[in-house]
Amino acid sequence: MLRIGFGYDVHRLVEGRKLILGGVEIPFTKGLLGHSDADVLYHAIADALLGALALGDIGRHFPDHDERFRGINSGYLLQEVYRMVEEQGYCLNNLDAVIVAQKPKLLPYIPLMRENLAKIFKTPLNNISVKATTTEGLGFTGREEGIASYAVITVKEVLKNG
Ligand SMILES: Nc1ccn([C@@H]2O[C@H](COP(=O)(O)O)[C@@H](O)[C@H]2O)c(=O)n1
Ligand SMILES: C[C@@]1(CO)OP(=O)(O)OP(=O)(O)OC[C@H]1O
Repeated sequence: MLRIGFGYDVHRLVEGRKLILGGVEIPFTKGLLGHSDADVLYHAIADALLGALALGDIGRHFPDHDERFRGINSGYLLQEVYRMVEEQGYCLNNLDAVIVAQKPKLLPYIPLMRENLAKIFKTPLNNISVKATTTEGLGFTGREEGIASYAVITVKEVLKNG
């Protein structure tokens, strides 16, 4: 059986923080603020996975008042979420995500983000799509106050005996 999940997240852009998106550190004048490394793409994907199996959301599993998660690499959180998915007898079918950022230009970093995701989900690259868009200067993303990300995921039941 296929199930679908949707995730959305936003983090504020501030000076003095690293910009990490899809596990890739991207040179920029500002970075995303958060309790973790604030990888907004990984957070949207984690929420989409949790949503696909009605397992709650990222804040329920990794509360932002828990010191264990301060500054944590969100790749670790995503791996933990995927472990929960596998425990339910499911695996990733395909993933499509979009990062909403006025700047910086993300296109050069997208291949590496896709590779990172393909490794976490142990799946071929053609199951992983990551895109970027501006909002043409409109809204909080357009004003470069923050970066948002959306993700849609389908998961499929792992069939025993083929
Ligand atoms: N931060 C971004 C935003 C967009 N891109 C690439 O530019 C294309 C055009 O963006 P529009 O918002 O003007 O539609 C988009 O399709 C991406 O390929 C980017 O690299 N980084
Ligand atoms: C990832 C967690 C946990 O460190 O913190 P943040 O980096 O603040 O991210 P957010 O998407 O606001 O919520 C989930 C959190 O509980």
